Amino acid sequence: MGEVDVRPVTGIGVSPGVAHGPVARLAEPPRLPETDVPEADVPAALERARAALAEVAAFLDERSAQAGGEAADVLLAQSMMVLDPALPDRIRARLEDGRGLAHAVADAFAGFRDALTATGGYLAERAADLDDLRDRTVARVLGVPMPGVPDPGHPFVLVARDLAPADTAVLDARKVRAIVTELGGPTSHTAILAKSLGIPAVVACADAAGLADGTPVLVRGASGEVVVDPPDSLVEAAEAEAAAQAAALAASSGPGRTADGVPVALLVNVGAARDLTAAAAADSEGVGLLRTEFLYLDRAEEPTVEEQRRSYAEVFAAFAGRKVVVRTLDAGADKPLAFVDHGDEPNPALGVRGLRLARRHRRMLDDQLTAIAAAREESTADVWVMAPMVSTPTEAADFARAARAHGLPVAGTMVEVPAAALRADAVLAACDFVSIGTNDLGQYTFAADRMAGELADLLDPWQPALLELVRITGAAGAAVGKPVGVCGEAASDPLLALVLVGLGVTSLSMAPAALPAVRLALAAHTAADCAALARLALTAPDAARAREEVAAAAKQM
Ligand SMILES: C=C(OP(=O)(O)O)C(=O)O
Ligand SMILES: [Mg+2]
Repeated sequence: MGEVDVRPVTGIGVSPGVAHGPVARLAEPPRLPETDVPEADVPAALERARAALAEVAAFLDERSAQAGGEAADVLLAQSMMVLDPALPDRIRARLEDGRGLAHAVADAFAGFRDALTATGGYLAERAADLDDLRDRTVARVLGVPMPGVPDPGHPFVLVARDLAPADTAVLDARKVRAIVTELGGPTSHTAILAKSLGIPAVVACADAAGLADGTPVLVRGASGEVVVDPPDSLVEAAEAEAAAQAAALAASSGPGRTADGVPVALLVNVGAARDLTAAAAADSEGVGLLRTEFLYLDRAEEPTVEEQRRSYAEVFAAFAGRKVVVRTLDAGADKPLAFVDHGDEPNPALGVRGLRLARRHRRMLDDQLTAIAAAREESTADVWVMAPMVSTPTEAADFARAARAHGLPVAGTMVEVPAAALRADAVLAACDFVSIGTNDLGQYTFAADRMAGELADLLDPWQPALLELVRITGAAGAAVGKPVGVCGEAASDPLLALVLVGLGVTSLSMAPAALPAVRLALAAHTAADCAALARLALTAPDAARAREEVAAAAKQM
């Protein structure tokens, strides 16, 4: 970088692109008064608390309406938590114990959090959201602004310790040029959201803590570099690079191909009915992962076969003539269903989830396959089905048999458990295709909870051990000529996509916004380039080195 001293700080790049601008930090949570004075008028204080809770709920509802997509559901769920009648009861009890209002609110949330944590599973994960809701409510009773995304009146680089769903849901890509967070991992919702908005983002950047408001920074979302006080020459070069990249992206279209014409199907992930229009409009070859959970979660009763049929028919109509890979229900454990008895699970991620739920509730799987088959009958979409959380060839065979018995001709399985990758040859002998879910495969390979921001380095999809499991699976697919897809977040990283193709992956499924960059990267590299990059990544000592070495080598190609 010439004579100028530019030492970037680094994190994990989770959304590609180059951007620069002054730092604006997420507004800090309010501080509780140091001395706690009892409220003279408890009923009046309780009324203020109720008003603050209502204000926070209204704020979340408004953001939910603006957000759309999965973010809208998260925000609505949060708004319901704030309106839980247990909260005012807890606040009243604290006020009557002699606490001041702000402390009473904070204590009440802490008690509520403990109660949720004790229930385990999905609700326990939601408990972390309560800290954000507590801060917003305390800010309102203290009469200070709610913590959250700043609006300095000009474009900025948003820097935060971490981002709550309420913050990320309404980020405006015209104002937020890039995102840098201290915490968060490659599969965190910050990463997924930044990618879907096309905002360059770096997570797990410990040095972000030292970035003060107004500091100019240049962010490289692909490599995870953040250059502090970048010299003009570097900014100009980055701007030229970004403009060239934008022009190239806008010009890229059509099916995925390597530079020497090897087809790599480019597909989209769809997780909610409301994402459908945008997903169908994207230049893709179809849906590589339809997450059907949206039909089952957050409802008191099981959807009927007819209701399911209508939903699937809507998706198939939007993708008429294209491929749609429907994943059967991936509930259980961290995503419990209100209408199913899940039993007591001390270790939810290792419990009865995904296809395992069919051991207890076989009829639910049969009903879902019936509905998918009925919707397929009336459509021109090329409908494939696949099962989540498959661990053995026997499970894969059982699922494929069930699918065929329902008149569904193409049945596959997800590879999300190391056991399925290690026996990919036998799994593939038992079904028609596999799709690698790198989010869960990373979690189970590294024994690291995918929600744990602190373990982000272990969950990095560039981890060579994870790539080794992809290699085994890819080789098994190549040996028998059956498709091997990737539908986890790894597929949306243009550089990693090259490595995956080099490991034998034949299709990549991702957020629609990520497609053009992946298409462009493929078009610039031959299959032999991809294989060489894959060898580099596999032999690197860790994820960071794998990424660095592949980036350097790809530039020379
Ligand atoms: C695609 C995957 O499934 P989900 O993220 O829905 O668990 C995965 O695990 O990589
Ligand atoms: Mg998964």
